[in-house]
Order: sequence, then structure tokens, then C-alpha cells
Amino acid sequence: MMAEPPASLSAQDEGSYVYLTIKDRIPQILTKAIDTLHRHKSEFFEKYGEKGMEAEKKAISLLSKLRNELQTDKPITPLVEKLADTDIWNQYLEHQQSLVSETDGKPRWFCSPWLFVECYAYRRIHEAVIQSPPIDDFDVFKESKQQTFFESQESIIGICTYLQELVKNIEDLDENHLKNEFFKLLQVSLWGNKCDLSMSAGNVSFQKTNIDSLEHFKPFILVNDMERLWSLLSNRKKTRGKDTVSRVDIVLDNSGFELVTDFILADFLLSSKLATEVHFYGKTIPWFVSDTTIHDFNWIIEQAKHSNHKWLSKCGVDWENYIKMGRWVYHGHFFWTLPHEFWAMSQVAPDLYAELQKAHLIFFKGDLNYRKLTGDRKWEFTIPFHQALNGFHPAPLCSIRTLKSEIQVGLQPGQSEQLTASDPDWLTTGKYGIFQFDGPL
Ligand SMILES: O=P(O)(O)OC[C@@]1(O)O[C@H](CO)[C@@H](O)[C@@H]1O
Ligand SMILES: [Mn+2]
Repeated sequence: MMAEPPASLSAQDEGSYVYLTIKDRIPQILTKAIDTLHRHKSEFFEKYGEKGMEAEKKAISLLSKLRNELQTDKPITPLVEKLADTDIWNQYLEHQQSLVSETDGKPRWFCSPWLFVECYAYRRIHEAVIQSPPIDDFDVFKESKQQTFFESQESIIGICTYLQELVKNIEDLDENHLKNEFFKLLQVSLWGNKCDLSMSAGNVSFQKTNIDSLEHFKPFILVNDMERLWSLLSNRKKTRGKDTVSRVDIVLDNSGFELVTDFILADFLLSSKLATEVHFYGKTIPWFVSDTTIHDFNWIIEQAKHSNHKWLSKCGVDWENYIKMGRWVYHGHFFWTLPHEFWAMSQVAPDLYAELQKAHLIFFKGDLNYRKLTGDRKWEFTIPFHQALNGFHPAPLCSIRTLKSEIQVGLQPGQSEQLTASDPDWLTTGKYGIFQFDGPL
């Protein structure tokens, strides 16, 4: 029997990062969503006439109601609109209710687990939109996602050009050189995770990642299991038979610049034959502002393909071909937008768990995935990653994440103390990163 995991992070500690997220950040995101709907008013009118205008009003009033519930710490209420995941959500809410010991026994924004209430906020945003037909397919975050793609054009062109020059003579590279390039593109994908939009309520002025600056950022990698990723993939490449598969799965996080860095890594995995197929997992609804949906996934590839820049458009053409050939596969699943810890996946979404089991290596991108891997619990900094996963071991896996929330496991004794002394905000600024592996040695 595994020991009970520690308590969940929550907004109960006034002044904590979690508290500020619930108090300020989510209301700001709601305000921005309302503003976005407002700005599209005439577009809705052109498309749907009066009905579109009414729908806009309805969605806005539902979002204002949500913001008010949050700001006055009202009890969390069940979802009302019937979707594939509604019953699971409401069961989870009941479960949370059973854990509350206070007088009225209701889960609330400022006391319930952070992971639960934050996911719930985004799920309610989605509910507000789908309750407002005919604008029920509107993604309130689409604009900001697309904007970051355009704003990071220069960096995107930089890494695409780098990749294209690399793959030109990839066959001639010796082992060491190939490993070196693998490490570089892993790091590009890591620092690409600095760019989520929920951190800054969409006002992002993110770090430009380019290949030359990687050495400078190396000291900020707190857990570095890149060697283990290399041994796993290169050993498999050497020992696998001619027609056997090497499958790497990437559980995606943000669209825009980060998604391009993931595509670059995935392209390199195929070009170097470290993998023969790559499977991607995205969200089925708009999520945490910048997370990738199938629309974002396809949109980025289309944009790349139609770029005027020779290498960016070459990337777009190649990526589309990978999809056509089934060497890149996209999966959507509603589990990714549930509030559950990943250790509940085998129970709640056995089909998804079984799919992940087919991978030889799984990358989990970003902070939210890390929170779900570790259950968003107050683990001690030195507890082994394997233990914090609490039984979630579908295949060898690696978190690729910049630190944006007050949770980190698997550090060396003394490491967290040293960081706190030199940089008190080390856990939440996205300045530090990890490659944290779990799997057989
Ligand atoms: O998963 P991502 O995109 O890396 O980060 C998501 C995030 O911005 O959202 C949460 C706070 O709202 C934090 O866990 C984290 O900072
Ligand atoms: Mn995200």
C-alpha cells in the first residue's frame, strides 16, 4: 500500500502564489475574455444577426456571474450543460464535498484544492460559451494564441532555419554530435515553456530562445536527466529491428512559440531516427489561455507552410507530410481537461492510459502537467519523483517544464535552501527548468 500523499496546494495561505492566482489572475483572465467577446460583437452580428448579438450578451453575463462567484468565494456549483465529461466533473465535485469538514460542507474557491478550482474556472468559461449558441464554437483565447505566434516570428524562423540546416547532413553526424544536437533541441523545447499566457494574463513579453543563448541558461536547469533520455532512445535505435517502431509521445502544453519548439524536437526525432513515430496529445477545449487544441495545432502548421520564409515554409510542408504519412499522430482526450491527478488516469480514462502505454518514452510539457503528475501536493523538495507520481507509470516518462508554481520534487538535499537564499521567487517565475525522468535505468 502506498502512503497517503501530502495535502493539496490551495489558496488558504493568504499572500501565497496560489492565493494571488485565485484572487487576481483568474479574475483578470475572465475580464479579458469578456472584453474579447465585446470586441467581436460586430463580427457575431455579421455572421448571425440579432441572434449573434444576444448570444454575446448571454456569454458575457455568464462570465460576469462566474467572476462574481469567485470574488465573493461562493460555493462551487455543479456543471449544468451535458457534455461527455459533465458527469465525471460533477462526481469529482461531490468527492471534494465529502472532503470538506467545515459547517456548510461546500467546496469553495479560496479553500478547495488549487488544481481543482483552477481547472473548474476554465471548464466554466467553456460552459458559458457553449450555453450561448450560435457562438458556441468561439475560442475566447484564440486571438492571444495567434498573436504570440506572430510576435515570436523572429525566434521561430531562427529555430526552423537551424533545424533545416541540421537535417541536411544529419546522416553524416557521429554519435556525439547527434547527442549534442538532441540536447540542444530538448533545451529549446524546455525554454519554449516560458511562454504561457495565463501567467501574464496575456500580456506576454517572453524570453527569446535561440540556439546561441542555451549555454547561458544551462545553470538554471535544476534537474537534468537528458543523458537518460539519450541512452533510452539511442539504445533502442541501435537494437531495434528494421520494421519495429520507436514511439515518442508528447503531451503538449502551450500553442504559439512553445508548440513550434515541440514540432522542431519531434521533427528532429524522426530525422535522426531516434524515433519512428511521434504522438501528440492536446486539449479538447480552450484551456489555461494558451494550451493547444486541434485548431491551434493545425493552424500553426498552416501558418508555417504559407510563410514567405523558405525554411519556415519547408518545415510546414514536412510537418503536414508527417501527419499524412501517420508518422505524426494527434490525439484529443477529455481527460486532459479534467481536474484529476494523473495517478487517477488508469481508472478514469483507461483508454488513454492504454494509449500512453504504447509509447517508449513520454514527454510531459509544462507546469500544469507537472502539477498533475505530482498531484499538486505539498511534497518535500527531496522526495523522489517516482514516489510523487504515486503509481502513474504508463511508460518511461520525462517532465520538461519551467517552474511556475510552488511545487518541485526530486531535488538534492540543500538545493532548495540554496535557491531560496539566492532567489526567493525561484519556484514561480519560469526562470528555472527541469528534465525530470522516471523509468527503468
Ligand atoms: O502549464 P503551463 O502553461 O506551463 O503553465 C500554466 C500556469 O501558468 O498556470 C498555472 C497558474 O495559473 C501555473 O501552474 C502555471 O504557471
Ligand atoms: Mn499551458
